[in-house]
Amino acid sequence: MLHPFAVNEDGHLTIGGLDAVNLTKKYGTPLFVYDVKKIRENARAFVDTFREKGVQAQVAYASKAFSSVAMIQVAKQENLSLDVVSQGELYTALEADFPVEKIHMHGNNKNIDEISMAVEYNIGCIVVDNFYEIELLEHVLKEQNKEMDVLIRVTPGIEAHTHDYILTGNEDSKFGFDLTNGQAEDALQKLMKIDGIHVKGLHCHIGSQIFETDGFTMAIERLFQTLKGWKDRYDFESEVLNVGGGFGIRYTAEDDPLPLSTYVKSLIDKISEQVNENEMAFPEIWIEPGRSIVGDAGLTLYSIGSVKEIPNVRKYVSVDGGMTDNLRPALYNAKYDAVIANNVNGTNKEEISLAGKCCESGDMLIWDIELPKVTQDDIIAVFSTGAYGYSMSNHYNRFPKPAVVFIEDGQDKLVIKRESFKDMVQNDLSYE
Ligand SMILES: Cc1ncc(COP(=O)(O)O)c(C=O)c1O
Ligand SMILES: N[C@@H](CCCC[NH3+])C(=O)O
Repeated sequence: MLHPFAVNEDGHLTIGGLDAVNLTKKYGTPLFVYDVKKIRENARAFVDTFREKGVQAQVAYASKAFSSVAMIQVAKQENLSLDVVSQGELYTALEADFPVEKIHMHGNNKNIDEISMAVEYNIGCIVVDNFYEIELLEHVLKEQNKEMDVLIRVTPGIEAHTHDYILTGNEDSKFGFDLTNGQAEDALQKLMKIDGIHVKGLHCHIGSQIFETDGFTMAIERLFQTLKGWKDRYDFESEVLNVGGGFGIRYTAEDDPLPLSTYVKSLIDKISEQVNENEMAFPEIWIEPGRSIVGDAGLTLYSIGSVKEIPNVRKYVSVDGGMTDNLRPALYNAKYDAVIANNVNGTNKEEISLAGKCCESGDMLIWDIELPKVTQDDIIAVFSTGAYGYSMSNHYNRFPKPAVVFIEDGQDKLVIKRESFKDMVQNDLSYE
């Protein structure tokens, strides 16, 4: 199969050896299911490659891809570091007892509360994004009488080949300091003057779902051009170079991702080359993969409900979820692949379009997919929903959020409970 899952003798999809249909009987639908072994394999592909190459590195799991206590615990077990972008993500990490010194905080609009919390809990590093944040950080450090390691987030002006909406590394970006117009250098000058701030290095993130290494290597060259100037002018050397995340995964047969180790090797090769050319010390390399750690380890199981056939036009097959648990098709026109979990290898195929149940015509999960003829009792599995599925889920039409189950060593474990209606109205106050 295209995806890292198998089929049993009943023709049912299995995840980590467990029958998907049985899981839906036990936990209901929609249901997110993760193969934890696959999460660990993905994490290790990064960590082991750095180790084999003898390069000092931090692989920071970008928890925005899927943040939950259980997931952060897996990241901790795999010796990953952690990227958080909010108090909520930081709080989740603290609940999971994640080592604070390995937490890095991001965000283009960190407020005083977020910065105060990061400083109070002594997290490992703040990735500084703008001038306003520098003022806030200086104030908080003084107030709490603390010190903080920072990276300067820069926009290297490199366009990664990916969907426009998820480009974050180009010059016209809400993120980071621009390299070409001198703002990054101004930030360095300001930060170096502040007591208690240690500038550890530079950060850039060129985009998401990237299938080539060229974007990364071009960005690294650009960073070194800057660093060369900074070395000459300020005697500044980057102890750390954080090149972000964005490593692509397979959603459909059209995607042909590189092995994760290939990205790491090319980063190391390019940084080695630049270090030698510019006569600099080899920096510690940090990366921030999110999607490539959890994306293909997770899938969503849905029950099929209504089927609407419009002769000579299309057959809409609706499921009991949609843009509330997977916003990506509506937001990015993202493509997914699916099977009928109780009849994976069925041969009587037809073309259908998979619709969500929200009150939006745009709430379509997959357009025009060939599947064995569906019936109302079928369970659909949509693959590669492990990243930015649950984490971008929402309450539109007041649909409760699905449950999340982890599978490992032949055992299933509920790690996020299905939301109840009561959960959803818990913050509503009466106006009577
Ligand atoms: C700064 C930063 N780091 C890491 C990531 C994780 O990206 P991905 O999930 O594509 O690896 C993102 C999201 O694009 C990001 O903005
Ligand atoms: N949420 C996006 C990626 C953005 C990542 C954060 N900078 C996605 O689903 O692909």
